[in-house]
Amino acid sequence: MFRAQLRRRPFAYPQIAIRLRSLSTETPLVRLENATVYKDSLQQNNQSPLFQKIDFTLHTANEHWALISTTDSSRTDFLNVLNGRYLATPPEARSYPYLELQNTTPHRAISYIGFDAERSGLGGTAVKGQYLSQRYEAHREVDDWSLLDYLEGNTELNALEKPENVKDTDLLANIVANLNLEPLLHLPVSNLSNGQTRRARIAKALLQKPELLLLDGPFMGLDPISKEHISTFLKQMAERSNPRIMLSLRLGESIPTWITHLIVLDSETNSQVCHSGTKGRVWKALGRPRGKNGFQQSLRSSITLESNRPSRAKHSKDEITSSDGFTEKHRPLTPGEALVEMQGVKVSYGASDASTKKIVLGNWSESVDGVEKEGLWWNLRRGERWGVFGPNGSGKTTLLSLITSDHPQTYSLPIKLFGRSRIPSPGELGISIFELQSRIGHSSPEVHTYFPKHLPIRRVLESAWADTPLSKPRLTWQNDIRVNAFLRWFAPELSPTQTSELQTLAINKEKIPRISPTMKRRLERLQTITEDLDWADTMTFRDLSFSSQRVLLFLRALVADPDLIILDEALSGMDKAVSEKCMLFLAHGEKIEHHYDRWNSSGHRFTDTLQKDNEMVNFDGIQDSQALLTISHNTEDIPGCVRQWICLPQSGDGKPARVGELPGPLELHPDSWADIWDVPLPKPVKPTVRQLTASAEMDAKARKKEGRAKKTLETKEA
Ligand SMILES: Nc1ncnc2c1ncn2[C@@H]1O[C@H](COP(=O)(O)OP(=O)(O)OP(=O)(O)O)[C@@H](O)[C@H]1O
Repeated sequence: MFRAQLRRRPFAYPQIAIRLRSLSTETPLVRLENATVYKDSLQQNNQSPLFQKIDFTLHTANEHWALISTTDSSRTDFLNVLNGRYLATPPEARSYPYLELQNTTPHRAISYIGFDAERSGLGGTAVKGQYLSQRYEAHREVDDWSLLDYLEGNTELNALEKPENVKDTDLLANIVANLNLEPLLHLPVSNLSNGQTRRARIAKALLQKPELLLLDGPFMGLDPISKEHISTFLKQMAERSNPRIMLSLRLGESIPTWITHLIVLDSETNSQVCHSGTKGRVWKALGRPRGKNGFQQSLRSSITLESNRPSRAKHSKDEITSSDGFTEKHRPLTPGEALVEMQGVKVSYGASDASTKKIVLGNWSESVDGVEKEGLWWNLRRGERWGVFGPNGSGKTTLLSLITSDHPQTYSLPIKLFGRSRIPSPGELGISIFELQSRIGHSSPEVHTYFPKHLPIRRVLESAWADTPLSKPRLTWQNDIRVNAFLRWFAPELSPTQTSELQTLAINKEKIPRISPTMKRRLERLQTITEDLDWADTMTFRDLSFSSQRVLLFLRALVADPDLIILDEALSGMDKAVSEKCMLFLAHGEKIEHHYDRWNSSGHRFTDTLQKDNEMVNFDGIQDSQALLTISHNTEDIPGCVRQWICLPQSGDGKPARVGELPGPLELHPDSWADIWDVPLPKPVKPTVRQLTASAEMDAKARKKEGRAKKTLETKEA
């Protein structure tokens, strides 16, 4: 027996050698073969799967992937499937051959970074139970770690529990320098701005030295310059396969030029892969988009880096309008009285100690009526629509927190809100926080993070008439009608279990020439369910998806007709079609219906007859008497009515804030984006048609070669 084994050895060794050689170059890192994925075993029994019959292979070398889909949740779910989460069936459908060879697990070798509110803060180190204004308090909590502590892993109260992973000081220095985190290392993590927090989370993940880094929407909320900088850094990492990178992008976001491979989820179901392979192959597969297929057009233009603005703008009665229905002719309103007056505002921290004093807003002098004055001088009037811009960390959120009075320095700085100061002066009462709350509607990532999650959906909207989210709202009959109108209009987004089914059926109804009686009954039943608003009392804020939570907070900012609406990155994290619907609602309320056949260029239609006939319109958009402030790093999220802008300088560079006016909706004037930033924004190098075709051909050859290699291996193994 032993001899027989020996005799067999010479044949056995070469076989293993061949196998090892092919494993080292061609072994997939992640392989999904005909995989159907459920959230958990409970869902497997009761509901439809997250993904159906997915085939996808992520190799170890020279592949830099981007995942594209129309909904944020499907992208997050797909990355989580690669990360080893959820239930894949059959069990062998998901495998990690390369990791098995390395004797490691997906849990250790794959890092996922998502940026939604549940996961925001730095890896669970954000202090729980904080309230919004606490971010700006001067004192430090014992457990409020510095950024350096966070990166080095010194966040355990028990020093012996310090993780082993951060020993590589060279790597730490390299990452800190490349992500421009050096000036922030000694700041408490709770003081970091949104963009800074995002960079810190990327740094932390890179320090774990994963084999694969999954970045879910990494450029969301980053200013255009940081975006370019971080993209270049990720490119360098990806090219060294240290780590390999897969990122998820919104449809329409331009795909970084260094991305070599794309995986695209089907735009209607979002549960199947419709394209996968090299950029060239996907581009070729898309072919010439026929008719008005906006999905294909949008995808093609993101690959070739052409602006898809003209295709988003709509033509109505021979006039080009922005996607929220504003024409070139739409003129700014005549401004009314000042709602916010800033007369030389300077926000600083560490004022008692000159060596640590840091001025984060207003560290400049500017000419006011011909006289040079210190700090920020800026007024916001009734009827005005402003965009607030500036690099990450330039003080945009700080500026807004002075207006909402979440910042303690609102009391001491020369600021007037609605004509009054926060503290009383001789002969004048100060404005109370409760009056401010009732006159300002505010949605921002910070409000999202700190909002009480247990409130039912209806209560979230009603809280717009309360002193605080948890106190009793002052409700009237009209308020009730308004809340119902908002809930009904946004039922498809806020009551997803009922209405995603409704949407699917509605989409299919148009495709199926004769709708079956059963389907018709189901459709009718679902429509009545949407009419009935009981779900808004039973479902809570927590039950909603991230995108729907954002919708609800956006509506809360509008529902009580406040004098001032503040939308700080309010639409980021919403699915594209949903954010378009919100923009349309802000502009026209219930006068214009948004259509989910959004890939058709007639994406919305005017229903003014509805208003005239039966007075069903309860909300007809932002009023002339209201003012609007928006902050976004994404041009698509700037409402078409915004005409004025202020761009804050990078803190510490001494230049004053710049202000300007837009000639029309920003969407119709893309060049104004560079004016706002006052820098020639980097123009990405477009891949030429020849390059894309060559890459598609190379991909075809590579796939043929791969197929041949696989066959040889199988024959040898057999
Ligand atoms: N308590 C504090 N002490 C020192 N610095 C602070 C404190 N709180 C905030 N900062 C700093 O103030 C600056 C402005 O932050 P802010 O959040 O206003 O920026 P932002 O323009 O909104 O950025 P982003 O676009 O990333 O959201 C940041 O550099 C931040 O680190």
